[in-house]
Amino acid sequence: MSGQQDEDQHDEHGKDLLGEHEEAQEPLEAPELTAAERRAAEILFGDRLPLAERFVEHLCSTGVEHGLLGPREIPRMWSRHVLNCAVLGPELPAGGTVADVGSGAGLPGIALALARPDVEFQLIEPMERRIHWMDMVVKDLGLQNVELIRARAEEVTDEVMADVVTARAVSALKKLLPLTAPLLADDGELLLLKGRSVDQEITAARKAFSTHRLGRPQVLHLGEGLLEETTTVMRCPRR
Ligand SMILES: C[S@@+](CC[C@H](N)C(=O)[O-])C[C@H]1O[C@@H](n2cnc3c(N)ncnc32)[C@H](O)[C@@H]1O
Repeated sequence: MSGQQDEDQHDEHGKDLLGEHEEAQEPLEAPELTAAERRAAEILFGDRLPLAERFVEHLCSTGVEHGLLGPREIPRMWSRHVLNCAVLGPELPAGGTVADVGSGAGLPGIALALARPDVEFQLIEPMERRIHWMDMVVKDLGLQNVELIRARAEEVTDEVMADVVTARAVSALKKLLPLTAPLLADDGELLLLKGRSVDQEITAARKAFSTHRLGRPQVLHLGEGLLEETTTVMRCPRR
């Protein structure tokens, strides 16, 4: 795979979401689950909740130390990151395949692989230190349904063909559709986690939907009644 340096093209939502450039301060400890978060985590992870807790410990310690997320994210690691991603789990087809573009610290890829052990995941990430970190975490969690691919999405169009392509905080839709759509199987669909500007992004990307043989986009708000803040997802089928 390519050793090409990554130059992140995060959307505004991504920069805001991850706080990657903040200084780390002690202590780097995982937060306790609130009662509402525990209820959601039990529903989403089932008997794999202890593994999800371990994932959160990794994110809050070495994930923050390595600058994958900012220290201010620690108190909201469950609500804003892990649960917010895992809520996509029930949307994935049984026994299917998922390609997650720009996984970074395994979000949503590792969170979903924990929630859906019946689904096979390919996590595509160009940055070496992020791949190394995810490799360490995947081995520690004993995840058998995750393959890590060190590459930019546009370099793997010949080898990846997934039922679902996911991405979070990689770039605005206009740039993201050309990265994600070519990895879709013929009857596949995109499930892209987005921020509040999703409608404007859809409008700005109108041409890219037809260029990339994509159907009508739908905006979902997942986690109603389960999460404090719902997750906005753009769902779009292959045409
Ligand atoms: C802001 S981070 C988001 C990481 C993770 N998805 C999350 O939500 O925490 C954006 C990630 O996209 C990756 N990335 C940027 N361009 C990419 C491309 N063309 N193909 C695959 N990944 C890419 C970056 O290396 C980075 O890890």
